[in-house]
Amino acid sequence: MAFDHRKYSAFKPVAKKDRRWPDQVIEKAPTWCAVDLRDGNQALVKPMSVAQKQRLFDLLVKLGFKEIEIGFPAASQPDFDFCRKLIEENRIPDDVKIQVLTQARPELIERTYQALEGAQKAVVHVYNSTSTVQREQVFGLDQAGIRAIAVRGATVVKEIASRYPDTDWTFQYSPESFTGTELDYAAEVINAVTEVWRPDQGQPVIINLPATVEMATPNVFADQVEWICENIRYREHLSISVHTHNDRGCAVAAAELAVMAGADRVEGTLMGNGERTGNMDLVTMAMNLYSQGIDPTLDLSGMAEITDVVEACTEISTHPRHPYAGELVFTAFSGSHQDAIRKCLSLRQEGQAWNVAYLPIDPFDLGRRYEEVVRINSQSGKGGVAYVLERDYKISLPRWLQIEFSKVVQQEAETNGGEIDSLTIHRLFDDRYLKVHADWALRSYDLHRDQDGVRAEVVMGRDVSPVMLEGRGLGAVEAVSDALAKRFGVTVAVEAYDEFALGEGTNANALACIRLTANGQHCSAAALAEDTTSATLQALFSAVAQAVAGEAMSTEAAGAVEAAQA
Ligand SMILES: CC(=O)SCCNC(=O)CCNC(=O)[C@H](O)C(C)(C)COP(=O)(O)OP(=O)(O)OC[C@H]1O[C@@H](n2cnc3c(N)ncnc32)[C@H](O)[C@@H]1OP(=O)(O)O
Ligand SMILES: CC(C)C(=O)C(=O)O
Repeated sequence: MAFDHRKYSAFKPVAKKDRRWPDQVIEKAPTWCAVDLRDGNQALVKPMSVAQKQRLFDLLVKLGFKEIEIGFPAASQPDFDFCRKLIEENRIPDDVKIQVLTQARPELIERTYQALEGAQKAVVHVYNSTSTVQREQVFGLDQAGIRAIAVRGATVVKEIASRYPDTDWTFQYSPESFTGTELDYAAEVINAVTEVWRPDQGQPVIINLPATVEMATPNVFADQVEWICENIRYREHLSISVHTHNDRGCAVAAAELAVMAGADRVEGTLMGNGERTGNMDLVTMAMNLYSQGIDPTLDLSGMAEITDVVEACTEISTHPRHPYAGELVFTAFSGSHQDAIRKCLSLRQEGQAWNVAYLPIDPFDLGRRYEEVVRINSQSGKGGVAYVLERDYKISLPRWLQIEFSKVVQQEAETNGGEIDSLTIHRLFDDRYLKVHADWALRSYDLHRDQDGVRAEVVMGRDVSPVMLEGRGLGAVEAVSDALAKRFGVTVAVEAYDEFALGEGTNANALACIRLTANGQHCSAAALAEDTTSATLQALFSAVAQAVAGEAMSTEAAGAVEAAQA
């Protein structure tokens, strides 16, 4: 059998009894380092051109990154040229430090420094693999042999740097494949490297702990990071960095727990582009902090620009469910979610802490529009439909009509199978409730109130053949119902009636909604007019017109609506 889990063995957890990280809370953003232009780039089908790198670099600077790994200059001419371009064209802001990667091979380190000549400040990042599998199968070396590669690399890095005294150098070392390295051995190699660099004597040093391959649950990575922080020399003089990958889908979680475990710095890429399943997604981790009220020290408010530039440079599209950035991440299709969002948004007051169900952050902060928050399909309910009418047409419906109309929309959604857009919702409402038949159009009315109630004189119908009605009642609706009974023999009993003043942005000032039985048939209608009486009488006529035309709701449909209302 090909699919056989017995082929794999479980990762051995760290034997740590005194773990402190589970009780830590992240209270400030770590130092970020964006590695899009190196780790992101080396994973692309088509590595970035110099122009694409420049565009992405400019975006990273604009977002607020102060440390940017710009490439592997010894690896390829475009990487070398890009580094030269940034330096020679003076494109690096004073507060931004570029970083470059090199293997621990003297000839590559030499070439790396050539690429950096003239830089004001830079991080030289040297790495070699330390894991058991790499030692045994890739390098064919024992622990001492691998440590010697690291020490030789560190030594060459330090020596060549001294030839360029005008540059402010930071040295960075990564025991690559750290997650697959025995912890005591990783500490031994790190100590050997720092013994060469001597951070205690003023040399800025970053020790980067990569989950080159994510091999275990994020808590195990946190244990590994905490263990290293507790067991290496010169800890207080070092910046401890982490660089997680997403093989198990937990790169962000692993980086977050690593910060709780003592990491000062986090490497990653925008939208998580990178080798295999990607690097740690900087956007997600930074926005996670933001959503907890912590300043991420990055400005991610132009999320559309971020996704546009990343897509153009990587030629990878953004998943619609990508945290914080995807097209659908602030959209609810399902009825109960829409209902909750609508209620929370309507109660929300400017200046209050954000507390909206189903929306962990305010989409507006990322340049998104509230129009996207509720979209309608067959999974939606009355709250969502009401929200769309309110939001786009300033039409507020009474609860009974929300229930009734959502059934109309539901039927359309089931027939059509997909999304029902706002225009279609309005058209459905118009066709079902607002449509005025010419024979039943209110032309004019005259209401007289005396001690016996109201006397109504109403003119309705077409221009060419108007019909005059007259009736009496305790109120206007009753008087006009009486007139209808006399003229057409229809017995009207009003079951529900609501009127609303309309908000700005519509031609009408009033909306009236009515539900009645006419000769025992259930009918509902609504009308828009400049005044509430006109709206009410027109709604009454339109509802009665349905009964007369035989368009009334079936008894079952009316029963279902009543049950829902109950
Ligand atoms: C986890 C990471 O992301 S690490 C970064 C990986 N990124 C890249 O590899 C992208 C850029 N790399 C390249 O373009 C090329 O690998 C180059 C130009 C750097 C080097 O190319 P080459 O020398 O032709 O080949 P290659 O990378 O296969 O070299 C492997 C050799 O270097 C050794 N080596 C590999 N990594 C290291 C290292 N970090 N330090 C020292 N030696 C190393 C290997 O043991 C192997 O030695 P061998 O030739 O004696 O068997
Ligand atoms: C070079 C290191 C930091 C790396 O990219 C990795 O291990 O994934």
